[in-house]
Formats: sequence, C-alpha cells, structure tokens
Amino acid sequence: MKKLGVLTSGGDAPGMNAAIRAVVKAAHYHGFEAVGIRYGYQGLIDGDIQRLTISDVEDMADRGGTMLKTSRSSEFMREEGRKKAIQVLQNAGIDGLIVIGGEGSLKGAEKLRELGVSVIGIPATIDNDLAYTDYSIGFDTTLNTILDCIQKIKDTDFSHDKTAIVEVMGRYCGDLALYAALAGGGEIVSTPERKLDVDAICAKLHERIKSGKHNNLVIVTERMYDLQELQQYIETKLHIRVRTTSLGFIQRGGSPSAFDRVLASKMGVAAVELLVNGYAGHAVGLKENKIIYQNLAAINGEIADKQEPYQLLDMLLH
Ligand SMILES: Nc1ncnc2c1ncn2[C@@H]1O[C@H](COP(=O)(O)OP(=O)(O)OP(=O)(O)O)[C@@H](O)[C@H]1O
Ligand SMILES: O=P(O)(O)OC[C@H]1O[C@](O)(CO)[C@@H](O)[C@@H]1O
Ligand SMILES: [Mg+2]
Repeated sequence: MKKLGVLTSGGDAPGMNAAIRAVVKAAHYHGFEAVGIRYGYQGLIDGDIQRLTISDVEDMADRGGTMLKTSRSSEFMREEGRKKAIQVLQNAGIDGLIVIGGEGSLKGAEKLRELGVSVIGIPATIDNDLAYTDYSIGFDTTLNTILDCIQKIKDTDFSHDKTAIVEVMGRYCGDLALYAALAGGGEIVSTPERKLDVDAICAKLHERIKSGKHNNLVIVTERMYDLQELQQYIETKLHIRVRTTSLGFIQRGGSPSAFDRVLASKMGVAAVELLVNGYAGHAVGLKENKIIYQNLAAINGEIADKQEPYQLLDMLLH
C-alpha cells in the first residue's frame, strides 16, 4: 500500500479528529502518503481530496466536529454513485481507505468492499448503535454533555418542585438515555428498547409524588413522543407543572472526553495496522476493554444484548 485515504461520514461525533490524527500518524509511521477526503462519501464522489501531513493533524486531538467535514450522501446510496467513487479512488491512486462514521457509514464501507476496495471502518457516532462494539467514538462525550445539562435542569426543577422531561438524541437507540439514567440523570426513562406508554409514565410519576418527591426527571429518546402532547397529558392527568427540554445539537458538539480521545487514538492506529496486515474489509471495535476487529459484512443486523444495563437500571430506579 502506498496512499491511504481517510474520510468522516454521517453525523459528526466528538473524537473524529483524534481518530483522523491517529490514522495519519500511523500512516506516516508506516511510510504511506495520507490523504483526507472531505465531506464523506459525497466528497469521495466529487473528488474533494487533500494531502494530510503530520502537522495538519498535530493539534486535533482535543477538537470537536471533524476537520474533514462530513455529509449524508444520497448519491452514494445508489450504485452509480458508488461506481463514481471507485473511479475517483483509482484515479487518485488511493489503495487503502479508512471510513470513520456510524452504522450507515459502515454499511457504505461494506458496499465499497464488495466492489473491491481495501477498506477499514472505525465506529464514530454519538448514538452507540453498533452492536459489535461496546462503544463508538463520541458516545462518552455526548453522555457527559447530557449529564451536565441535566444537572442544570435539576437545579431549577428542585427549586420550583417541577417535573422535567428531557429528550436526548440516539436516533433509534436508547443508550444515551439509558446510560444518562444509570449515571443518576433521571428517575424515569423511556427508550426504543424499553418504551413506556404515557399512562405508565404518569403512574410512575404519581407513585413518586405520593412518596413526597416533587421534582422528577423523565428522560426519553428522541422520535418516540410528541413532546408537547406528552407534557400536556401529564399536566392534565396529574395536575402538576411539567417543563420539557429537547437538548438538540448541543449534544454533538464540544471537545472530546479523555475516554473518546484515547479510544479514537487506539482505533485509528489499529485501523491502519489492519490494512498493513491484510485485514481489509473489517471494522475496529472495543469489546471488554480490548480492541477487536469484525468483518464489515457481519456488522449489519447484529443486535446488542442490553439485558445487563437494563437490569441495573431496574435495580437503581425501583
Ligand atoms: N445501506 C447503505 N448503502 C450505501 N451507503 C450507505 C448505506 N447507509 C448509509 N450509507 C452512506 O453513509 C452515509 C452516512 O450514513 P448515516 O446518515 O446513516 O449516518 P451514520 O454513519 O449512521 O452516522 P450517525 O448515525 O452518527 O449520523 C449516508 O448518507 C450514505 O451516504
Ligand atoms: O444532523 P441530522 O442530519 O439532523 O441528524 C440528527 C441525527 O444524527 C444523530 O445526531 C447521530 O446519528 C442522531 O442522534 C440524530 O437523530
Ligand atoms: Mg447512524
């Protein structure tokens, strides 16, 4: 291998820059040229490529977002788009590609592998919705941001005896809400994996109010409820004041946590090592605190076993 390409795709996640830095440093260590493809798969189709030197990435470990920019590309979802992308890789002489992104981006990487590209995936998404790895880059930072916001909301709720609903991101995965609640950031939690209907939420709130607890926080994953309707329903049924906050994009920004920086650095280096050692077509991951690799073709459809954290939740919130 001579020229290694790296791109970030899907939603940005804190730690993507630390991963780019590690990939570029490891590539140079092995004597390869490193290039960055801007704007994810769309930039690959458009040939938006820049050379990456060590000094380009030197100070990037602590920066949020992605220095390479990112996008969601509908053109890449189509075969003609992917064929254009392959042509660009060939014309640019890129003989190894590292894709840093979420579950959709790794599906895209698998499609490139099917077309003969030597590709490695690095999981980076705040949603933590990839079952083959315990953590994706960005999840820990976002979780900490959520906990910081919740702490602030709790201060004002306590002062006014208010009930709060806080909606967090995660797309169709409840890990951000689940782990925020495990870390003490909510008394009632509803996630796609364990959905509470509105009456169940009211019943739990009623029980807590009866026992003298007047400031309660309900944490929910996005896309599950119409928040205004949920608030009104609880207010009317329980005759209490409820205030709702959807945390929104504040959750995706910010300097990555130490955990995410270290994870991204380990994964970035491991991704290059996989290419060097002939393991193209895999994605790096973390299982039981060890860096692992999994076949890209096997990632799709893998379902995470969440029994343990939900049992813990039941114990802590009962
Ligand atoms: N099945 C697929 N086949 C080919 N390409 C895909 C596929 N799914 C997703 N992609 C490509 O990957 C891009 C990013 O995917 P997606 O928008 O799902 O984000 P993601 O990588 O899951 O990250 P996040 O969930 O953190 O935003 C898509 O815009 C598309 O270009
Ligand atoms: O930035 P967009 O395209 O609005 O996407 C928002 C989505 O991206 C994520 O932040 C990451 O997948 C999800 O949690 C959220 O649903
Ligand atoms: Mg995704």
